[in-house]
Amino acid sequence: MSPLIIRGVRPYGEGDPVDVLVRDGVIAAIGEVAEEGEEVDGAGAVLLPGFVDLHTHLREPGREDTETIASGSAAAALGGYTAVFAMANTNPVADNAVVVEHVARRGREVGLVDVHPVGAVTVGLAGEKLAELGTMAKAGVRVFSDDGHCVHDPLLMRRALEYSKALDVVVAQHAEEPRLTVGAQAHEGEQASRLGLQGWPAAAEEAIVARDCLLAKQVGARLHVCHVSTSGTADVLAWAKARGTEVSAEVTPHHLLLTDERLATYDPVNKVNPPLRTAADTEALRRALADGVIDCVATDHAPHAVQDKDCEWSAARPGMLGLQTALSIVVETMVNTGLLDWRGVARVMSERPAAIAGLPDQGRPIEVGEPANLTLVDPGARWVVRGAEFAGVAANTPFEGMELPARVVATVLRGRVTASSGRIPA
Ligand SMILES: NC(=O)N[C@@H](CC(=O)O)C(=O)O
Ligand SMILES: [Zn+2]
Ligand SMILES: [Zn+2]
Repeated sequence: MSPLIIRGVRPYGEGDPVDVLVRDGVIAAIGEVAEEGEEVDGAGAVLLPGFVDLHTHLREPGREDTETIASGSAAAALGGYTAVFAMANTNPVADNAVVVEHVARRGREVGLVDVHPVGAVTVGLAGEKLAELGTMAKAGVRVFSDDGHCVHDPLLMRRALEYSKALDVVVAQHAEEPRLTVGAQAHEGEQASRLGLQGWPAAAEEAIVARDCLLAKQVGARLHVCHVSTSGTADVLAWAKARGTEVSAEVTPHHLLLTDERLATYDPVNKVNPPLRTAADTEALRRALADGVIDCVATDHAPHAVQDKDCEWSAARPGMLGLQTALSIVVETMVNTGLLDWRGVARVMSERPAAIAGLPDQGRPIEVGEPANLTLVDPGARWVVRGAEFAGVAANTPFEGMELPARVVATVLRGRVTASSGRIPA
């Protein structure tokens, strides 16, 4: 592999532009580089460690009509990601070594982003019997989740945490007490009442997060909370962390920006689980992310077919695209509001998620000798979201038509350019 020279970038948005020399996938020099090789024109871009998404739905196997590992990997690279965790709610479910090994192999073949399969906690995501966590862990699985469903049986959750501790992996919980969300269609509050939509109460999330924090503390295991959506959950997390619970949490870009005010049009593009909440919640989530109560941003990228979104509200599937808009939404809600600087963006988009999943070669400092997993961001760019222009078949972005700040100009995976100027290099 010939060396790669990234010209004129500002690591973490600090100082004067420098060149970065990458040799054999590793950062070999930072400063003025005379060497020749493949060149990337940084044009003063902010240089960050490659983003890591702990929560992506790639839909393969089973729903390749909505996303494949190839199309999802392209979306990830274009969004600045160098590693993604592919959720287990595929068909067949990733609840055994055969399926997780298939997902990992396809990810390697595509080669645009490190695809880490998430293993299911329970067989078939049915919440009745633990899946073979040990065999999947041996196959390389580091994160287990029944995402889409909550592991609601407290005894089963306790057992999963006990196994995860022994295996040194992490359980990621979709926190939703199912008895409280039967038939739920929208955040339980004024807006849902006005629109005649059945409510999804904040307590259905908060009760499970509180319970799981208690269980994790008791067992001495690590717990990760998926897509935190309420201010009450942030309070529970702050309390649990203060008493020494090993709990981490993620928030999605859409829960940082959007509220249930958007539901007035009944457009199912705004339907997601957990539901869009109130402005007070988005405010609290932003503050919790800035303070480290919420550790990181995860997209919950959830592609859906047109027929599953272009229908009446109650029949539509929940979920939104996220990979190609995440950075811009984080800049809009966290950087442009003064809540995070670029070091903070590196922390919530790369360093913390890599640490939570235990990835040794991602989320690393931009220093000589470190793996060249990098993202270049143009902080001054503005662009208009067009779902039809995204990689992949699905176009269910709630940000359609919005003008957003900042753009990923290039992504580098172990010294190889995986995205450049909005394109996947041939
Ligand atoms: N977030 C969603 O609304 N949907 C996800 C499942 C999930 O993350 O719970 C999906 O798989 O479509
Ligand atoms: Zn979920
Ligand atoms: Zn999800």
